[in-house]
Amino acid sequence: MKQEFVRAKPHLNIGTMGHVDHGKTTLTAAITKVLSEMDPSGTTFTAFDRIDRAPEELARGITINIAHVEYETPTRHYAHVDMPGHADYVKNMITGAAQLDGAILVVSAEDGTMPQTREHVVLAHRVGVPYVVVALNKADAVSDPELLDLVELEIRDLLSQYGFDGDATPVVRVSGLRALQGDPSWTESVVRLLEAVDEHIPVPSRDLTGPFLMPIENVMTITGRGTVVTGAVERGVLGLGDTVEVIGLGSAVTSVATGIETFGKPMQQAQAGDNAAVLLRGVKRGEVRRGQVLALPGSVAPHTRFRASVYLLSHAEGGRHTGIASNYRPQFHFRTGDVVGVVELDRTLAMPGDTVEVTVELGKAVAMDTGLGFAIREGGKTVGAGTVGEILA
Ligand SMILES: Nc1nc2c(ncn2[C@@H]2O[C@H](COP(=O)(O)OP(=O)(O)OP(=O)(O)O)[C@@H](O)[C@H]2O)c(=O)[nH]1
Ligand SMILES: [Mg+2]
Repeated sequence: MKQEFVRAKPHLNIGTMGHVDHGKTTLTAAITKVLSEMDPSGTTFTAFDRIDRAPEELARGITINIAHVEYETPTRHYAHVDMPGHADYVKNMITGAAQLDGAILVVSAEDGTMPQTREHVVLAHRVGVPYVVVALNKADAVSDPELLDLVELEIRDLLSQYGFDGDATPVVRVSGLRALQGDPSWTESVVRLLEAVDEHIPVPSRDLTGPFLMPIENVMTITGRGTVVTGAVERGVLGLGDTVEVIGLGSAVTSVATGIETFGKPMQQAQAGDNAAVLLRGVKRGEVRRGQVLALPGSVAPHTRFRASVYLLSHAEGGRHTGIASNYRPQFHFRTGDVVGVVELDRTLAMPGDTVEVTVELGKAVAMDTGLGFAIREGGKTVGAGTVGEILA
């Protein structure tokens, strides 16, 4: 019998983001190591190669899928996603970032801010990551304190430029690598980083009273038991035995939640903010997929046509070089899924850097309400971010 999950501390969802190779995965491993040494009952050490764990990631040495780890500080329980830094995988970042209560922006002190640092800050702000704490990493490799000061200034400027409070954001000089090796002064730097996270990222208010909704991130089969979907609960509460509906991308299935777990521990109910795995009675593997949502029946409907306010990223932010016109057909990323769609403009041309009102027609229906955010991508690049306005069909 597995031990039940005990909800003893507030739970927050955070993650590392930042340019490729700046040390996100190393720092993630270091955080779990430092915390497991402080309190072995609260945190288990997750080694570097257990975070970058899918075979394709190890082979290529870059983080492709988003990996979750959990840890506890003295006051909080965290689920942490180690977000990919490789330019092609920003798509994963969008879906992961959409559910973050805050992020640790990892910047290498050796390199300073780089194109993906900027891209991630832009996206974090656009998809609604409310708070950022900066880990000025690889501080062990830079001996000149003035250089560190300079990089810190540069980061604060970047944050302020894209809607964060750059002056109030904690910037902590750390070395994930040295902390992982057990060097006491650098272990201490990771403790300070976590204190900054505990202090600067507030416990968000969760929507516990709204109808249950969880975007589906992954689908798994447990031999002999059935199909399990995983994701972060966006709103409401799901109890054991509750009836749920899987909605979007052209199909709808009704089922009952016969098992609920978080990080391998069974729970009686999952609530907004939790990372949950839900066992669905009588559902076959092929009937559900990433990009759909699990929801209280009748509480949200799939739609294909809507008005939206769209910001087109400037070229400097990683957006397009040229403008767009009506009949533009990019990919639309909602929560954990993406679908192709056609944009109709109210004017002839919209340029990178513009905010425009548009009508969107999706190729497949997506569960949505007014106010839902989305990203627009084409050719492997994020070119825009928007919010659903009036729903038309
Ligand atoms: N000197 C020094 N090197 C570090 C530090 N942290 C990470 N590194 C090295 O930097 C390289 C990249 O580290 P990763 O942790 O894989 O970086 P990442 O940001 O996860 O990379 P991607 O997932 O591919 O974007 C590795 O060779 C690490 O050993 C640090 O604090 N100091
Ligand atoms: Mg990594």
